[in-house]
Amino acid sequence: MANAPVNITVTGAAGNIGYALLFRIASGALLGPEQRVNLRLLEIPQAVKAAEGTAMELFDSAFSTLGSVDIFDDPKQAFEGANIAFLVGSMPRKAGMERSDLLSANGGIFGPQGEALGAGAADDIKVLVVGNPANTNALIAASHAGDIPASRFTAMTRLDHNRALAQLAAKAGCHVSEIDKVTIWGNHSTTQYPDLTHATIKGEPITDILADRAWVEDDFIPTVAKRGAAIIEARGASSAASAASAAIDHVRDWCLGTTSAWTSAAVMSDGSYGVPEGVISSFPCTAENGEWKIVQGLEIDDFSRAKIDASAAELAEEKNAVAAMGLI
Ligand SMILES: NC(=O)C1=CN([C@@H]2O[C@H](COP(=O)(O)OP(=O)(O)OC[C@H]3O[C@@H](n4cnc5c(N)ncnc54)[C@H](O)[C@@H]3O)[C@@H](O)[C@H]2O)C=CC1
Ligand SMILES: O=C([O-])CC(=O)C(=O)O
Repeated sequence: MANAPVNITVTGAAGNIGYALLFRIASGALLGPEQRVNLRLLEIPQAVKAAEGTAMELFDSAFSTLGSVDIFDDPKQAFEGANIAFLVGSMPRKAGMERSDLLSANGGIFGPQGEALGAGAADDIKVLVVGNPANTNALIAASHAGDIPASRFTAMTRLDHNRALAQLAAKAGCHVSEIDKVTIWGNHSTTQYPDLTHATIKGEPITDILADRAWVEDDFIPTVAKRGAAIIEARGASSAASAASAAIDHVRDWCLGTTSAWTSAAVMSDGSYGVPEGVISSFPCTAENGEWKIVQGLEIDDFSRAKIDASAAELAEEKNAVAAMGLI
């Protein structure tokens, strides 16, 4: 293996997503079969023993791409030298809760972690926030991270994107790999806007499917936006393996480049498409040379405009709420 090992910190390492994510990273699914990775696991003190159990299993898997595994209960140590950070550790919601109910419960975690990243992470650090409410937690972390550019803090809407691909493939009777140009706009919450306006299947527009407004508006959009709650209802716990898989997709594309016309990622808004600057919102994005870029110039119809505006307004409200709590 020619390249130096990449240091990857995963918070919430003993949790459900952590358990699915760590083995995918260690097996080479993130950065390929030629890149060795060193894992740095962060947990709260009470869960360190469980993280040690996971580390034993990682060791027993004898992955050719795994260098070392270290476990920490101190964010400063865990993020020291990190090239990539998956911020997963936080409380998941239970049945009947909205993700916004987690704002105060989890918001307090991300300021100190942002600070620790700022103090010790490597210059090329890339951060994906998975813990909910992911967009605003990413904003909190970014606002405490000192010199790290805000563009390095992203939140995960790739699971919503993948859910949208799966729903459209089922409707159209095609394979997910044949679909392109689907977008998740806004917040990783029920206000998100899964947008099929520009979608293609095998390169062709999906005119007939878009004409079925009842399916698009009353079935597709709410199914994707409320899928998290449906999983909680069915599993008795929030999505874990699909969330880990989406986290791999997001960071792999960020590091190695997108391979489709675009994907969805929540990045710092620069005001594109009328989303207020300074919130972390999902956009159609490409990644090249380790940088996300928002796809520009898409036509936005009135229906899409209203949906994008509603989710952007929720992000602005969340930003105001955490500002009032002194978290940013
Ligand atoms: N953005 C997305 O698409 C998705 C986000 N999520 C969110 O991911 C988060 C994690 O979910 P699960 O793994 O299922 O939860 P979990 O409860 O199984 O695991 C969370 C882990 O985080 C640890 N933790 C708590 N505070 C911590 C801290 N300050 N530092 C380090 N570790 C800490 C806990 O000890 C626990 O082991 C939740 O907030 C959930 O809502 C879940 C699915 C999708
Ligand atoms: O819904 C939840 O609380 C977990 C989550 O974010 C998802 O599955 O999209």
